[in-house]
Amino acid sequence: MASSESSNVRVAVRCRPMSSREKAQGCQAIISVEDNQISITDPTETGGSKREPKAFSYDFAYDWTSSQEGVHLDLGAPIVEKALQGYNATIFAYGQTGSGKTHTMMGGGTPDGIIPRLNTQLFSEVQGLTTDTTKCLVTVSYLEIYNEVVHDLLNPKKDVSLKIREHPDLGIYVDGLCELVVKSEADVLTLIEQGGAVRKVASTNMNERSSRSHSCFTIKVEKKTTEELSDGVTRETSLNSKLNLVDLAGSERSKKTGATGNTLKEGSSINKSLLALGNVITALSEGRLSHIPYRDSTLTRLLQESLGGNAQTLMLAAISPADYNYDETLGTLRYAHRAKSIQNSVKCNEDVNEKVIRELKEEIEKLRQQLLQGGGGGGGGGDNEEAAVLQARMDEMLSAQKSSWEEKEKLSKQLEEERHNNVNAAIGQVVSEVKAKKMETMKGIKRLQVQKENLSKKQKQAKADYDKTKSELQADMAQYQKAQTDFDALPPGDPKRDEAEGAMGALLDSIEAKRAILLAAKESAERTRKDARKLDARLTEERAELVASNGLLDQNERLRAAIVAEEREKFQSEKEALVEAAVEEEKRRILEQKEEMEKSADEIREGFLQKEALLEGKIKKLELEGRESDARTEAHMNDKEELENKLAEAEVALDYAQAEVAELRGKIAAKDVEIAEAKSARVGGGEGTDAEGEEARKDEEYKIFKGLLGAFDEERRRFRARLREQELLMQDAVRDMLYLKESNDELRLKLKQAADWDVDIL
Ligand SMILES: Nc1ncnc2c1ncn2[C@@H]1O[C@H](COP(=O)(O)OP(=O)(O)OP(=O)(O)O)[C@@H](O)[C@H]1O
Repeated sequence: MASSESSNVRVAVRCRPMSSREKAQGCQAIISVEDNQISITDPTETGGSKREPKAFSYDFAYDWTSSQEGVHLDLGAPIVEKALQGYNATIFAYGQTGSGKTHTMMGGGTPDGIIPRLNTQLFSEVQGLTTDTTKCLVTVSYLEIYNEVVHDLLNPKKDVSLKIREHPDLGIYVDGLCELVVKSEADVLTLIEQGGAVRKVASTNMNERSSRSHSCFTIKVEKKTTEELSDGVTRETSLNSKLNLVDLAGSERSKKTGATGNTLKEGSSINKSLLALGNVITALSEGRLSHIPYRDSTLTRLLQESLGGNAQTLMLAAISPADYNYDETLGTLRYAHRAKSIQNSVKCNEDVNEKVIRELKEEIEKLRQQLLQGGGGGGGGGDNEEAAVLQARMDEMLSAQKSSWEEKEKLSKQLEEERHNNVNAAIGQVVSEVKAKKMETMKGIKRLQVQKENLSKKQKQAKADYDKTKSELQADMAQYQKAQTDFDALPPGDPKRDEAEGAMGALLDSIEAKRAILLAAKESAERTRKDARKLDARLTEERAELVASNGLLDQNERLRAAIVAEEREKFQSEKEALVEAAVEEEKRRILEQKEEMEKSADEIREGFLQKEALLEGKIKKLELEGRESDARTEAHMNDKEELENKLAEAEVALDYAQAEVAELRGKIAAKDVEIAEAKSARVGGGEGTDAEGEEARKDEEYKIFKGLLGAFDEERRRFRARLREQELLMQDAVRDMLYLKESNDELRLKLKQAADWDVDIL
């Protein structure tokens, strides 16, 4: 857990060179700078002697010889280092209008001010830091507070004012302010230029490009470092920092600035917020811990964290060296001196999510170690589950974190078009306002020129009258001198003396009258000269105004053209990229198709040849098989025929055998009868011997017949068996024949198909 440390607001005072206007007015320098001390002398004299100078010491003090680079190295450079270590920082420039705040913060081109230099340094360091394991995301935002209302300078929407809010984790933030992801120093410079063009500027007598609003340019840096721990655990450290670079509108006195109308209203709003800032500074410098009046103005609300909160803060006080600005400069020096005692409480910022992720990972690592050591308090399974839950939570958070980076980049890209349109419209608005003002200035110049011409005519006429009166006076004086000489020549008591005296008196009266006329003419000429000088001064101012308006118009038109060109270029390059990608894709596809076609053509050719060879072989084989099958069918047919013959023969033989058996049976039956007769004759008494002989012979015959019958029976059985055998053979032969016939038909079909190349018979 990062602990906070207290850090005082540091204060730098910079005195600019005497301006040409101040020089022209004959202003005297009342500032001297030595080491870190600034002395100011009161130019009003009391009793003939000047007052003692008042001295103030600061953290840094610069006189008019200081360089932009030197100021940046002291004030801007350390802040970049701190930002990359995760510390917030704020620089706010305070001072009378025209004292050099914008010059120090932004610069007038080359050399540049703190913000562009800080930007260069930041990107060079970010580039040096970026590795496979360390990545940085830089975003910028730019706002202004104009008449107490917050406007987005990077996405200026008409009549939209943004609200300042407070969040327990995010702190003070501006709701809806666009944050753009920037990849390079050039990106930032473009945005600064665009925002600067939108910023409200109006001419006052004190400063031709006086800033009428407070502006805050914020750079956020997120640095993520991934570290592989043992056992495949990854630790991710994320450092976040916010750099607020605030250019306050100048404090002013309406009498001095000559502000009227809107400009006067702006001035009072500027002064009100600066007064509120002063009150906050006073409260904090007195060590108050509560009831700090941050809510008294939008400015103090925005700077809340920078004054007494978590930020290293630097106040840059800008002053003029001229005696004419004594009161304002003394006020700024006192204000700045008070700010020195404000204490902030700064800490290194770790992203809340990231911190949890890191803690989760460490917890998982701890659990793993416990499990490895067979520990886990007997609840090993429980720890495993817990580890899995933690791992899931961690993955979820990691992906949320990743998507938030991606989301930022995506959002920033999506905003571009809308933003460009709004910036263009806002610059267009500024351009038309400046054009209207330019017209007024030109009319004013015309009026002044007419006045000047009238004045010079009047001067010429007055001169002619003067010269005439003067020569009349001279003539009167010469006449008087002559009258005096004539009078002196008259002897005392001469009656002509009275007449001459009267003439001389009349001449004296005329001389006196002419003298008075000449004196009045001289005074009037002096007044006219003064008027002419004033007219000249106003003409110079108006002409300078015209030059400034032209410059502003040129700059804004250039900027608008740049935005349009950038859009066109972006569109063009997007289009080109698309066309290029499409062409590449088409080429790749055609190449793939060609290769595929070549491959398949080869394959087809190869397959065709293989098939051809195989088919030929198959046809030959089939033809052979067909022929063999035919031969086998033929043989079977022969066999069948032979068998049929044999069957017929066997049947005939059987019939014959049956007939013989029947005949023998008849003979046997007849013999039986004869034997029975013979037996009965022998039993009836006849001669025994003859009868016995007969019986024996018949017995003998009977036996023969019986034997013959047996032999016939045997033969009949054999015939039957053969018949049966032949029948079975016949059946087999018929089956074989049918099969052969079928396979013959099949072979013929296949042969036909093979010959027609129709079917892949492989
Ligand atoms: N250190 C410096 N060296 C040279 N010129 C300077 C310096 N500081 C300021 N100037 C010039 O003085 C003029 C007024 O400066 P600048 O616009 O910075 O004043 P400001 O304090 O920002 O005014 P405002 O509050 O009205 O915006 C500009 O022309 C600027 O170039």
